Amino acid sequence: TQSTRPQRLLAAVHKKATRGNPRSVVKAIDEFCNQNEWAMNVGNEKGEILDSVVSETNPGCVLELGTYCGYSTVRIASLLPPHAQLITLEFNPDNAAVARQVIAWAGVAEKVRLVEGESGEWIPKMKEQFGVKTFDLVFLDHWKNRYLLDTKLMEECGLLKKGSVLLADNVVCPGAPDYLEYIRNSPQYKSQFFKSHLEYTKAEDGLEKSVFLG
Ligand SMILES: Oc1cc(-c2ccc(F)cc2)cc2cncnc12
Ligand SMILES: [Mg+2]
Repeated sequence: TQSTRPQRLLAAVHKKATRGNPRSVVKAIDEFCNQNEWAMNVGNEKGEILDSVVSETNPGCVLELGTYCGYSTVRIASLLPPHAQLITLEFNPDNAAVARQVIAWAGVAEKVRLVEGESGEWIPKMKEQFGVKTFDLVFLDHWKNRYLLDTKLMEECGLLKKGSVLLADNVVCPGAPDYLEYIRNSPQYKSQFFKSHLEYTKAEDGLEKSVFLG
């Protein structure tokens, strides 16, 4: 049977990356996507912005919405302080299966909890199921029509505290206009746009960083 793109990406990780070395996993995926097949990982240009936000936030508890193959999961987890935890939600079981193996190969599995399912279903369960109080950092990288819904849901569930950081991918391409409209006009957030490019292309894109003011 024909392999899928995530499976081919995983094969490239097994072939080119060193087990236990997160940076080599990130490099192997970026090489695969630049030289072989485009895939919707955040990529290296936006990834460096992600890295800087993670490092300056120094989060103890992180939520990632949209795991895909685990590229940004590995980037984030590799920068977390000891005992910090990253919960990542993925609704596509085939993508989740690949991501689990990418995360394991990178050697960051003990920092990561991959949950298969819908963000709308799991966000209300975060406190009871995973003992989460609030998230220090949320990386939004799933379906763009869920960004606003899930942000409001996190507010309602008391999952954000003063200083919590939301970082949203693809706010230009494919775009999340309703999310940008809300977050940039809300007195409860201080937002900043980081202009960049769509992963592995010259197309315009960017990340929106928003700090919850409580
Ligand atoms: O980073 C991303 C990029 C694209 C995407 C696809 C096709 C295209 F033409 C342009 C952009 C889709 C995404 C879906 N979820 C999360 N991240 C994504
Ligand atoms: Mg994305």
